[in-house]
Amino acid sequence: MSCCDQPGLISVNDALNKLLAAVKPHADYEELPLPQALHRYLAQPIYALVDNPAWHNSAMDGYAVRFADYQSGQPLTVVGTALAGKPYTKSVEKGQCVRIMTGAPIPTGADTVIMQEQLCEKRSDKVIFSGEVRQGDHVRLKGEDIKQGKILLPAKHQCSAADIGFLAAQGISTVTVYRKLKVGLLSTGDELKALGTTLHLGDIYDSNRYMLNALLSNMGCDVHDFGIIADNVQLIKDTLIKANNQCDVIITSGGVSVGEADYIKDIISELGELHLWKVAIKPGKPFAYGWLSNALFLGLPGNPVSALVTFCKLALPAMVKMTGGEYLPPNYLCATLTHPLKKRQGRTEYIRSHYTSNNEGELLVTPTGKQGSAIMSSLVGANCFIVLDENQESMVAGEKVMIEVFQPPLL
Ligand SMILES: Nc1nc2c(c(=O)[nH]1)N[C@H]1C(S)=C(S)[C@@H](COP(=O)(O)OP(=O)(O)OC[C@H]3O[C@@H](n4cnc5c(N)ncnc54)[C@H](O)[C@@H]3O)O[C@H]1N2
Ligand code: MOO
Repeated sequence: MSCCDQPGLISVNDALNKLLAAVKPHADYEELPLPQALHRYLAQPIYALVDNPAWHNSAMDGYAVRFADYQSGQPLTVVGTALAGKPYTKSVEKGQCVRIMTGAPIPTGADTVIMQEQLCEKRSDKVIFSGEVRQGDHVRLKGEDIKQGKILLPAKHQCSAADIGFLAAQGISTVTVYRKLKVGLLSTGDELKALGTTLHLGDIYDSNRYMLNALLSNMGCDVHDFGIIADNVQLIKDTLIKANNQCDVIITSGGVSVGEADYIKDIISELGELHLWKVAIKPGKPFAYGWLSNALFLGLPGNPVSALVTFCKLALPAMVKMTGGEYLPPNYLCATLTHPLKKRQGRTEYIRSHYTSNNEGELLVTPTGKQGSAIMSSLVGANCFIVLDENQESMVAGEKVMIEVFQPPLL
């Protein structure tokens, strides 16, 4: 059985493919100082300007020697010192060696570094070494990390902290990146109140907007927060029109199901086009997407975990593509279930869970608590989702399941 038992539902994969096919990267770039490039997507490939390292240098504190001299077994004369930033500029001649520190350029003539721990005898300026030494030991060769002209990072790559260090090592001080995606965010619902206000009977705090804002910031988006909008058709329309003028994407939460105050789908159909509604995903079934004249519209369900899961599984991949990135499907791991799981066929389920490995390296996974779509406490302590597809049913402890480990910029 599949989605057909739940009429109108489309599978998570089909929904994702439909969304990914519908969006394309925007074409606006900007040049940024390197330190500001964190999490941004590169608009062009970046090539190595220089060899790294730029010269042969020492990987250890010790002595730079001519290997043949070491092999002769004769004491060597220490003729100078080479430090990182203060090279020994003369040549090392037969019978000589140079005291050298980690990072210092290897002086001409020397081809091997012997660690100072292998110094066996030192009399005045004469040294003898012991232990095994091979030619080229502890020499970091020019260009062994990167050769000039080689590609460092491809276009569409998202800059990590390590990438920033990698580029800085090349002396690259600016990079061209896609501009940030402008994302309009709003919550709909008469019951929603902002933080800092008092709740009355029936009210709840608008937790989704804070959570989604944090997720979008993590992704490197430029968030335009339109706040809480009451369940009022005209107010929702006015806000969506404003957001459409300012943003590339509009994300709402709430009001996409079938209740009497669930106006979002009709409003999108009236102002633009509704392309998809209802996905075979749990939690998150009433997810909707469509277009206004300028912006992609992503309607997340109001239940907080439904909003989170549909954001991660559907909204985020589309936005990564729009920002110039390449969405990479998750890496699934196989783990052994420690507790039984109840499931009905029909929807792919994402079950908040915690995985560890036992002494044999086997992965064990345990749901972190109740799985209702309004239950936020089971997100705390979760480090993965167990993913059960549409066709799977209840499972017993000991069965193998697929898990998807949480990864930045998601969770
Ligand atoms: N008869 C049916 N009822 C429901 C169905 C259905 O198929 N038939 N689907 C259920 C499912 S599944 C979900 S998920 C929810 C989604 O409903 P909506 O997207 O219309 O969301 P609301 O009704 O506005 O709110 C649902 C729930 O979430 C709370 N909420 C809303 N916004 C926020 C927010 N910003 N922060 C925190 N919590 C929020 C809201 O108070 C409700 O409790 O519909 C089911 N119903
Ligand atoms: O799809 Mo809903 O999120 O099951 O509660």
